[in-house]
Amino acid sequence: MSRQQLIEQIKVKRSFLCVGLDTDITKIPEFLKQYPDPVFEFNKRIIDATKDLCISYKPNAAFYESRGVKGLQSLVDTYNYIPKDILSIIDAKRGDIGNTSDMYARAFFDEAETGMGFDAITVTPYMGNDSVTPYLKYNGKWIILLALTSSVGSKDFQYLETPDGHLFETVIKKANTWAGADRLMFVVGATKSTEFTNIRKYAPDNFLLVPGVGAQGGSLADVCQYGITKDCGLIVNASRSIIYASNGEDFAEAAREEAKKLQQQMEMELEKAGII
Ligand SMILES: O=c1ccn([C@@H]2O[C@H](COP(=O)(O)O)[C@@H](O)[C@H]2O)c(=O)[nH]1
Repeated sequence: MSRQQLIEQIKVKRSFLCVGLDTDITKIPEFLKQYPDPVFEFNKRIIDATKDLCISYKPNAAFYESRGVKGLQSLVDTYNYIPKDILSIIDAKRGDIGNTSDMYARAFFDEAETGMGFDAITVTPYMGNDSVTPYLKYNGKWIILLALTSSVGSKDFQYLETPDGHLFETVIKKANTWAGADRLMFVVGATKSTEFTNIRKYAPDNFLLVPGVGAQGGSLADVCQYGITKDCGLIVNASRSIIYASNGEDFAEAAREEAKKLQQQMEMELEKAGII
């Protein structure tokens, strides 16, 4: 999906919501266990209930890989069920030497080979250029590089001083010399909203994938106040607060309600910023 198509989707849906498909088989409603693949059945119903409210889905690879072959099948089926006009992000946080990165890129981007052709992948930056750029060989695919994460532990390394600012600032500045804002996004946690003004100095045009609203307590209003751009420039993720809004037979309706609340706030922010 191109940058222009993404911006169009945001305007049409009046939303920049990404629903995180962090589907834990121990947390899904009991009645789904009668289905051949309860995880896929759960995701299918979540997607059906929210697809008009969001512009992206983000399965986190850990939740699928932790179930071995069965989990990979659930991931492939989920990828195939995500509507093609919705940005599909695999949250895999990969990073390794070039020839290994080639294989990670193939795993998630080469649909003919693996059955998965996600639009975007999250990547860790700390092995540098040769570990990040292999993903760019796939035309039209996005790299989403971890910059300033929502985690408490972000302070351990990401705030270290470098000659060029904090380490996360150096990551953003350097990575922006490797690819343009049409291929490169950054992860910035909603729990770090006060940093958004600063980050926008180095990433004025990049889309930011923002996890941390909902279960982690980040503020959507603050993220928008400091991070929104003329093209929106934000994809805000919520996983647990949406998909586990109810543990009963009404889980999909409850997920829709939660997604709708976020979409309505996003619509207000898009109007306030003059984007719609
Ligand atoms: O800095 C980061 C980077 C990634 N994540 C991921 O986003 C979701 C958040 O889930 P919630 O349930 O909405 O808290 C999850 O997949 C994380 O692995 C993050 O939280 N922070």
